[in-house]
Amino acid sequence: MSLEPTPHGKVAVFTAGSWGTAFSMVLADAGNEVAMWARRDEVARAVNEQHENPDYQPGVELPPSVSATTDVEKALHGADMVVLATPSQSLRAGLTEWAPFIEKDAVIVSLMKGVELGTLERMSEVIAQVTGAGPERIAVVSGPNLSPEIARREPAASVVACAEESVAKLIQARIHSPAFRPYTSTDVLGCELGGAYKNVVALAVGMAVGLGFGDNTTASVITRGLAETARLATQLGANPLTLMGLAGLGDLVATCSSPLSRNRTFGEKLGRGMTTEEIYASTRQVAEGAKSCSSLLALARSRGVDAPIAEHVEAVVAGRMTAQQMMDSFIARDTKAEAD
Ligand SMILES: NC(=O)C1=CN([C@@H]2O[C@H](COP(=O)(O)OP(=O)(O)OC[C@H]3O[C@@H](n4cnc5c(N)ncnc54)[C@H](O)[C@@H]3O)[C@@H](O)[C@H]2O)C=CC1
Ligand SMILES: O=C(CO)COP(=O)(O)O
Repeated sequence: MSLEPTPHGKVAVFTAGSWGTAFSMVLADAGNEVAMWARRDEVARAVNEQHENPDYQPGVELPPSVSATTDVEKALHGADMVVLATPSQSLRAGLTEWAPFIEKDAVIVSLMKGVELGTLERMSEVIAQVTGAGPERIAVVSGPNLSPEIARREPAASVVACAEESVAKLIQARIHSPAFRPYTSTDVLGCELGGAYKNVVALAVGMAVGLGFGDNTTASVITRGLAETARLATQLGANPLTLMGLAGLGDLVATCSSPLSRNRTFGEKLGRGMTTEEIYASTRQVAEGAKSCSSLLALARSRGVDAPIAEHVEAVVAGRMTAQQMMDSFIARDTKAEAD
């Protein structure tokens, strides 16, 4: 089986969380038949019987071509595209169970924005290892795509990146819906780094907001966050222009500006004095930056890249520093040229 150029094929989506559900709507609106895999039977039943996922996109009516199942084999049977949207730290374990049922030659698309703890691997690298798929079968979709807005079909753009440009174009055709405009790229690494790093920057911005600071502070953190992201990503081989695009600056602005962002909200709660444990207890949804700050910091250190935002965010999340101490420390750092 190889990827159909027309949007009439079947797409399997793992799993039925906030983004998996909203992206299933994009896929359905673009003409695909979508099978979401859900961990819990009540979620699958609600999707099939009420056309709603009340846990993750409450009040949103799902198109009839979106169904859900808890049966891995059934979800994957006949799917020429497999979309992965789990928390990054859970991907390896989940995919190990799903991989044997993925159709030969199916294209695997990551929607995830994190870096694995311990291995420091990006999601496309984990996918390659677990499934044995080559780079021509692995793609990433990343951009300013807050799922509640996508689920309301508000217009948005994104990037679909694959090392093999012709495959990126096929996926682009399969996910281009009336409200969702994908651009292609071959810079998988740049898109993944942009997506993961913006979550860490959003935590820092959220902390500034939680402390009561205004737009000068947040704009300063966002801009220095972009510089930090670009420094590491280009050191690892990304195209610097990717970081200025939708998967870099675009997503950074959306996430850092929006109260809908789980990462910014997590940071805001830290800024207001809640502990990491209290915040985890207050939400069921993932804030990837709270974990990826550690892996991105380790990645930066392994490459000798200066990463003060990741370093400070990691310290606040780990409880070794307060948000106020982080802001004080940012200002007090040794002064330098902006371009350094
Ligand atoms: N929600 C959003 O607006 C966007 C999210 N993303 C990224 O998509 C990825 C998924 O995020 P969301 O859907 O928002 O998260 P979520 O927290 O809303 O949903 C996570 C989903 O993964 C499942 N899950 C949790 N632990 C699991 C495990 N151990 N094994 C298998 N499945 C598990 C949950 O049941 C749920 O269906 C993240 O990397 C996030 O950064 C990217 C763009 C937009
Ligand atoms: O990646 C996102 C928007 O593009 C979603 O951000 P949060 O995970 O912070 O909600």
